[in-house]
Amino acid sequence: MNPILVTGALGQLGSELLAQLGGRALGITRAELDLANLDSIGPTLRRLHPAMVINCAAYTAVDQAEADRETCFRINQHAVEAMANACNQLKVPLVQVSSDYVFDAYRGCQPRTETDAVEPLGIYAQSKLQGEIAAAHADRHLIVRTCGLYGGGARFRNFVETMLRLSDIHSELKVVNDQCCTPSYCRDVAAGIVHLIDGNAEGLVHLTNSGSTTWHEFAETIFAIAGRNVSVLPITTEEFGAAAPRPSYSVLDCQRFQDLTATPLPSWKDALARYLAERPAT
Ligand SMILES: NC(=O)C1=CN([C@@H]2O[C@H](COP(=O)(O)OP(=O)(O)OC[C@H]3O[C@@H](n4cnc5c(N)ncnc54)[C@H](OP(=O)(O)O)[C@@H]3O)[C@@H](O)[C@H]2O)C=CC1
Ligand SMILES: Cc1cn([C@H]2C[C@H](O)[C@@H](COP(=O)(O)OP(=O)(O)O[C@H]3O[C@@H](C)C(=O)[C@@H](O)[C@H]3O)O2)c(=O)[nH]c1=O
Repeated sequence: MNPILVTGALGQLGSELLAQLGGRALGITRAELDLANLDSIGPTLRRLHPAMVINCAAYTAVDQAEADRETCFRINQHAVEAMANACNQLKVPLVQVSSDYVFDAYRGCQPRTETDAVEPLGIYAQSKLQGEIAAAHADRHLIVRTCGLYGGGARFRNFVETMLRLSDIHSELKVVNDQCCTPSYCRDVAAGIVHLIDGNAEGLVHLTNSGSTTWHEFAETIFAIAGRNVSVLPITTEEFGAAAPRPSYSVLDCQRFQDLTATPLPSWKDALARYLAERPAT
């Protein structure tokens, strides 16, 4: 049986998926296939001839992307186009991981479904939407939108690890209270993706932990569970002043995932508590 090829093998989600897929999968790193080198993608995939490609590689530096549009689109759109072409030649499915950031500054509070209109605000977000469109050119494709990933310990850059690191040196932090979403544990999201591919799911699927929160409440919950005495001051997105715009409400409706797998993901609080209990220190 040919292996499932997982790109972004050293990333947060890719490394977790590889751990869960075990001997069924083969990971590929940037050193083995630099996606910026678009001409190398087809030949590499044809040589490896996987049974499926799961693309967990991406340009994920949301603020940096605002000043580095070309690289961001090369990795998040054009490399996916090359993967979709190669998958069609090999007649194998492509699984593309996408983001809640394809949604806009919608002011309501109704979780976003797969059929809701998208309007990505920043460069990273726009590139991820183009990546979805590129992946949809694969004859067999699964596009999984998720949100606010964390996992894997201090070696990864994510909101939970940033908060823990900052709390080592500050007793007071300022965190935005006007962006609502569902930060999600890579371990749960990877398990969800395995469930979906094992059920031959196709099309677009939203997949996050359940419930919703703001980054401010999420930060307070991190410190409460971790037993750290940190004061978290609520601020606005405007006050924080990040380079990239972000959606004010990007909670994903995961009903389709539940219908496909009959297994909803645990709540964001349960997931966070498990992560903080089991995270490697390094
Ligand atoms: N992080 C998040 O909060 C969210 C992420 N997503 C999406 O989920 C997916 C996985 O994200 P996550 O695991 O968090 O991301 P990470 O940033 O942890 O991992 C991304 C991986 O992509 C690899 N990569 C970047 N550029 C290249 C390149 N030129 N050639 C080959 N590989 C490259 C990186 O390689 P290297 O290790 O060498 O840097 C890294 O292993 C992505 O599609 C992302 O857009 C969706 C929603 C939320
Ligand atoms: C570190 C920090 C961040 N923030 C804000 C900035 C931002 O609006 C929000 C989240 O911060 P981050 O920079 O960790 O999040 P960001 O990199 O925007 O996270 C995203 O990653 C990409 C790849 C995705 O696809 C998204 O789903 C998403 O969750 O918190 C504060 O308010 N205070 C702080 O001290």
